[in-house]
Amino acid sequence: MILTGPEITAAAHDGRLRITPFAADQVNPNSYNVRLGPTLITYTGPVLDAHRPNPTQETTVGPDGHVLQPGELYLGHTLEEVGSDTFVPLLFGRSSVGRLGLFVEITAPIGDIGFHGQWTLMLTPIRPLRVYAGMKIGQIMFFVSTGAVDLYRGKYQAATGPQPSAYWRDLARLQVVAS
Ligand SMILES: O=c1ccn([C@H]2C[C@H](O)[C@@H](COP(=O)(O)OP(=O)(O)OP(=O)(O)O)O2)c(=O)[nH]1
Repeated sequence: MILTGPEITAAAHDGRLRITPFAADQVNPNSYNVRLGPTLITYTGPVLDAHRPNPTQETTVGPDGHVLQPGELYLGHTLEEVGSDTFVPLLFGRSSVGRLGLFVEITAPIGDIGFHGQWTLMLTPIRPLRVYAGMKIGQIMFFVSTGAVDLYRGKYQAATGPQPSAYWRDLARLQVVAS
């Protein structure tokens, strides 16, 4: 079951959902629009290494926006902190943004019950596209869960701003378990 707009509003007010800041005009019939935050990061190395932290550089989106280039991966973030200890969140692009050829997530739309923080957006455009901080870029749906709940305690908990891949931390944990 998916939360309707009115139920999203009710849950944001009674604490089953945490959306900070919350604005009534971002509620859709069955999702909540999230806005693009001002910070973008890109990886600077010619080859990304899944087993190691990768160097990044940061850009701040100014009042005139920032042009995203095809072929580049930009990690952005939501202005809102969104999470729930009750519902399963899923992040998608907005249709109006997809119609401009922009992907806002790549292969990983699923949020965990218990994650709270700003969401990292994986931005890549089909064509050069000027984006603006504060634009309503994506939407999050909330699903009712069933079964016992084991709250998220993962690598990206309490994220503020875009988070580069911490896949390498999985290896460090495996090595500790193996030793
Ligand atoms: O596009 C997305 C998708 C998810 N998340 C957040 C919410 C989610 O709860 C958390 C972790 O996502 P996931 O479980 O897919 O990441 P992982 O690579 O498996 O890391 P972990 O081991 O921390 O679960 O990241 C984002 O910020 N952006």
